[in-house]
Amino acid sequence: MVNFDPYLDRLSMMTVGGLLLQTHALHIPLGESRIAGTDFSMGEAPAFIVDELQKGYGNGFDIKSKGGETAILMGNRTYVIGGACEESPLSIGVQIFDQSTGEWIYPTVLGTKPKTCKGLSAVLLSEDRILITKNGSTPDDFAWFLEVDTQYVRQQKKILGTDVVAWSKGVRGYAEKPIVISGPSGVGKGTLISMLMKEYPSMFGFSVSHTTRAPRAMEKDGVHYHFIERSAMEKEIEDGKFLEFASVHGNLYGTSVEAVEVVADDGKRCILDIDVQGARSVRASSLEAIFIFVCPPSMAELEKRLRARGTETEEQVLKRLKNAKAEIEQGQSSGIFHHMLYNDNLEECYKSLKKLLGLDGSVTAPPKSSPKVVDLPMDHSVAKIDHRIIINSKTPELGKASTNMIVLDVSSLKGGAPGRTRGLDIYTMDSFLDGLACINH
Ligand SMILES: Nc1ncnc2c1ncn2[C@@H]1O[C@H](COP(=O)(O)OP(=O)(O)OP(=O)(O)O)[C@@H](O)[C@H]1O
Ligand SMILES: Nc1nc2c(ncn2[C@@H]2O[C@H](COP(=O)(O)O)[C@@H](O)[C@H]2O)c(=O)[nH]1
Repeated sequence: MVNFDPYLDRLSMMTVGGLLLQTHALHIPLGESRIAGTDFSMGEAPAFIVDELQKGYGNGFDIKSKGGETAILMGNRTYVIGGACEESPLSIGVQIFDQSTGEWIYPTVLGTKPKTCKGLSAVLLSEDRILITKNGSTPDDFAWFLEVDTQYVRQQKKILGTDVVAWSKGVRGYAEKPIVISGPSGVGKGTLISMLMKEYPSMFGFSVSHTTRAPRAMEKDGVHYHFIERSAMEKEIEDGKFLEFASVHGNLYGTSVEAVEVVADDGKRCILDIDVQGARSVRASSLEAIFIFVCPPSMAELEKRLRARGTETEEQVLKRLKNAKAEIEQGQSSGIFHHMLYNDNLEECYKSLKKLLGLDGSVTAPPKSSPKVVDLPMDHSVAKIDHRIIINSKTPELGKASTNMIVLDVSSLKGGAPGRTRGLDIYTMDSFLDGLACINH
């Protein structure tokens, strides 16, 4: 039996399937005051925040409130989320009120920021991140995570020497492990990747790197590389947009977080063609990948291939050959790589690549299941029980309270800022209750 107040603006209790739920509505309309002394751990706005918002000024700072903010108390800090971001007005803003000093903090905000929306709700997931759900958004833009004390955030705080928070978009399902392919220039990495993408166009996607080198005759911006000025790339690196970057043969190359995530968003397995320094950085990052190193049969053959390709000046060819020696040594001894391929005969090498990726019929890939479509309520409140978030429509159909509730399962999250948070599961309360009924029988 569902006992549910659809207009939860205050703390209330409800029972669903025998579970006791404690719910809070987290949207804070300006001008509405709150009950003092409430337990704020699940996102209730402390009264002083509302007072500050009503005044429009917090301890001498104009907080530029346009409404729709939400506040979450963690320790002695209150995170005020909503309204517009000062630097990019189309994105949701984040400010922190430090109760111990009585001051407002404007943190460095990293990651892909969510666009502003009509209203939002927030729930404290754990000690290190807050889940934000956006009103009136599509399922792929609905759940966002604001990381406040994850390993990535702590690391960035140290590097930047400022307060840091980081956004990460919530995504349903998982991505297959990306494939990192390294090896000296001219060994045939690009050739092997092209063969794979041609044979399995719906299975693999290429991570389009950024580079400061000039485009070759046939290269297209945004397809082979994102060609970029050095100063612009350095700025993007500073802004935390890169998963890895390195100076290779005198130019800057790097893999943006977005380059890898868009491939996964497209339901494809991402392939990265990067040098050994980049592979080392990815290995040290939170991205779990398969690392493959491609060796040439000899230095003489490598030189022949590089010259035959005819894309480099003599000076560049010599530089690349010199670097190749060091790269081969590191590739073979660093312990970075899971697999070694010898590209002597191209067809044989391609066969070996397919074999290690399980594409020779030796491993049967599990069938891909398409996620169920769930209609998200326009205007909602959220509550947390264990690893489930109950999303509650504020305008339910009469007599059908449970059908208006959505369950967001956050028990198996993977990844996070600066990339996506994957592994969300969304289903209706009805299917959750059906599942419980089956277990009880
Ligand atoms: N097994 C092979 N035998 C002979 N030629 C090959 C073989 N594999 C690749 N090639 C040729 O070698 C040249 C270099 O290959 P490719 O451009 O794929 O190298 P790469 O490793 O991607 O180089 P870079 O790191 O500079 O981008 C190309 O002209 C390609 O056709
Ligand atoms: N660390 C990274 N290395 C990269 C990236 N993209 C390409 N590369 C490597 O650079 C060399 C030269 O490439 P070329 O296109 O100029 O011939 C080659 O070894 C690539 O693997 C990157 O994003 N990061």
